[in-house]
Amino acid sequence: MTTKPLPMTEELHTYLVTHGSPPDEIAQALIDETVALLPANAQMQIAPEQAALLTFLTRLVGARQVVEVGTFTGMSSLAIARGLPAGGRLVCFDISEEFTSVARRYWERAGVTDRIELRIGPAAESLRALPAEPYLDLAFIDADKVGYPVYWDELVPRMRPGGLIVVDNVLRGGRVLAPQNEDDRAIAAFNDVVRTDERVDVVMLPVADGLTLARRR
Ligand SMILES: C[S@@+](CC[C@H](N)C(=O)[O-])C[C@H]1O[C@@H](n2cnc3c(N)ncnc32)[C@H](O)[C@@H]1O
Repeated sequence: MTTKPLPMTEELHTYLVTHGSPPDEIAQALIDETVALLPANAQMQIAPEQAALLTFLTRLVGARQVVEVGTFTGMSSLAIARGLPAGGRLVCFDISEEFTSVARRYWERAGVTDRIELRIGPAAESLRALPAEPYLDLAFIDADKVGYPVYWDELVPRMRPGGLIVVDNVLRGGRVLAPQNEDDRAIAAFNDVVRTDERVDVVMLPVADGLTLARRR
C-alpha cells in the first residue's frame, strides 16, 4: 500500500496536468497575463489541476447555485462557471476592483459573463447578506486566511444537503504542522474546527497547496 503522496516534481506536475484537463487557450492566456501584470501576486492563482477539478466537481454535484470567496484574476471562477448548466449562477466575492477587472475580461472572452455576479467588498458582510436558507450547491473558499472561520460559519448553513464546500490552501506549504505566521495559525485552527464539525463529511486532498472537500450532511 502506498501511504504517502509522491514527491511532486515539475516534470510529474506537467504530466498530471496534461493528462487531466489542461488549460485551454483562454485559461492559459489568463495564467500568462496574471504573471505578467501581477508578478508579486500571481502565486495566489489556483493551479491548473485545481481548475480542472473545480469544473469537474461543479458538474459532478450538478451545481446551479454557487458562491466563490476570493476571485483575484478569475481562474477559479472561470473554471466553476464553465461547469455550470444554462441558468446556473455563480456569485463571486472579492475586495479588489483591480484584480477582478482582469477576471471580468476573461469571463467575457469565455462567454460566461451572464452566469457570474461579482460583489466587491469584505466577504464576511457580503455572505451575511445572502439568503439564509440552504440553497447553495457549491462554495469555494480562497480569500484571506484569517477570514476562513467566518466564511465557513456563514456558508455551512446555506449549503443544501449534499452540497459541497471546497477550501484552498489548507496545508499552507506543509506549515500547518509548525505554523510560522498568523495565516498558518489561522488555517491550522480552522482545519481542527472543520474536522469535528458534525454537519459535514470531510476529506482533505494533497492537491496543490491542499484542498478540503466538505459535503453537507
Ligand atoms: C488567493 S486569491 C484568490 C485566487 C482565485 N481563487 C484564483 O483562482 O485566482 C485571494 C483573493 O481574496 C481577496 N480578498 C482578500 N481579503 C478579502 C476579503 N476580506 N473579502 C473578500 N475578498 C478578499 C483578494 O483580493 C484576492 O483576490
